Amino acid sequence: MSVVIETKQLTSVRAGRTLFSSLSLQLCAGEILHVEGPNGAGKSTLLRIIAGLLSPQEGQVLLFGQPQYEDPELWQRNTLFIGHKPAVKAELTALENLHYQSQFDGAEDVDAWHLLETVGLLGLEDLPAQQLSAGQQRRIALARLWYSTAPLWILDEPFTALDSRGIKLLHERFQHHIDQGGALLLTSHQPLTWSGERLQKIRIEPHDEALGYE
Ligand SMILES: Nc1ncnc2c1ncn2[C@@H]1O[C@H](COP(=O)(O)OP(=O)(O)OP(=O)(O)O)[C@@H](O)[C@H]1O
Repeated sequence: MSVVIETKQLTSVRAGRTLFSSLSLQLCAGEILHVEGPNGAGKSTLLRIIAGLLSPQEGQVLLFGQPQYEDPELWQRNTLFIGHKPAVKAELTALENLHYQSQFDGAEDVDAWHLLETVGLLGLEDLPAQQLSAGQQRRIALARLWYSTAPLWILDEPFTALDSRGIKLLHERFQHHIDQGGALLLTSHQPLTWSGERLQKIRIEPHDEALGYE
């Protein structure tokens, strides 16, 4: 399988604390990498570095063998990052959010009504997002996964606030993505249901430099 994303010897120091050092990983097409670790260990930091939103103190990130920042267009086309806070516009309705987000992402021919139905928000389309529950807002943010063509998804705590149906829906979407040859890097405090070779795990431990694949 071809390598989608690779980090070489990453070190991150925040607020004077070394979160991880010399962290090297590889994620191939058709694989999931679950980043584990306790609160504050540095999981979101790692994802943000890989997404190009933060710089490491040392080390390098490669996408399809190309160094980060060398080709921003390649990066933008091939990666999708969804952070742990749902990035929805509070004053816009769910439908307006989906229109706005898909336009911002440059996605063409997105049927926002269909998307709304897919993520289970039909009937709530006219409410401003700020009047929706946490799980409903999360569903708006995650709707991007149904039109994204990026091979690499980087998702920080995507299951947060979702009910069991939402979690199942998301698992199915992930399965589809990796079946299509996509790659998925995520954090989650909830266990994932996958098993076998397609799921890798890496654990970040605070205070020391213990990192390892399971
Ligand atoms: N903007 C920031 N400036 C300085 N330090 C930060 C900033 N954001 C986070 N940190 C610190 O970096 C460390 C790692 O934070 P991070 O969010 O990566 O942890 P995490 O493993 O994702 O935690 P959680 O499981 O709680 O989401 C924490 O000690 C945090 O205080």
